[in-house]
Amino acid sequence: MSSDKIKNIEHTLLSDNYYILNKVNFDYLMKSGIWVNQMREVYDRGDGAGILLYNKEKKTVILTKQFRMPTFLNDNENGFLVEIAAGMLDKDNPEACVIRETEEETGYRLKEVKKVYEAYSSPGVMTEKMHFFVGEYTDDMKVNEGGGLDSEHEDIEVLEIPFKEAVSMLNNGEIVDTRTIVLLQYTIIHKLLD
Ligand SMILES: Nc1nc2c(ncn2[C@@H]2O[C@H](COP(=O)(O)OP(=O)(O)O[C@H]3O[C@H](CO)[C@@H](O)[C@H](O)[C@@H]3O)[C@@H](O)[C@H]2O)c(=O)[nH]1
Ligand SMILES: [Mg+2]
Repeated sequence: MSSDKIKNIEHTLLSDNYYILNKVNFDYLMKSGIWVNQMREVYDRGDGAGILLYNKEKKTVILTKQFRMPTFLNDNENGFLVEIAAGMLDKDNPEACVIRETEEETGYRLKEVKKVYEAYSSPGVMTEKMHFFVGEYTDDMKVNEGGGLDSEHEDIEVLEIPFKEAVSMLNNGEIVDTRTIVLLQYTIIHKLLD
């Protein structure tokens, strides 16, 4: 992290109640050559990883459905969101995280996953970088019912749906999670289920 367009960076902690919210003050050198002072609130929850599971024979994908309060507060009628399996890295590397989260959330124990993208989730506000994976699943990889961790009050529904139906949900606006859109589009572009 270094830039000759930025100086005097100061962090002020606004909240460390659960994750970390800082006010970051800095001087920024405009294209015009003038230094201006700027402030940004930056939310730090660490990085995340997510995966689209697909089955080549059945031409199905595994998605999850769960309540997301921030979406309920902003226009998502009942607050439930259809998503890829995903979680925060905690202390794991992205691959280990995505294998752990897949088993916790969907009940499938994966052997192999393929990293396809790395991208910032919401670059104006959050530090979070998201690691995107795809992975093949088969019925015999199912080791439990999934659903998430009771200890964290996760209440996740596991959806196994035809890929065609997932694409319809993408096109008719039923899927409104960016990470899920990204991986469904990846699957279309790279013809994983043609
Ligand atoms: N008590 C409390 N619990 C929280 C809070 N924020 C999150 N949690 C809990 O922390 C756990 C996080 O579960 P993960 O599966 O690791 O993360 P996720 O919420 O699915 O996050 C994934 O999706 C996010 C949304 O797009 C991504 O931001 C994230 O990187 C990851 O991919 C969940 O049980 C959630 O309820 C909070 O403010 N307070
Ligand atoms: Mg999750």
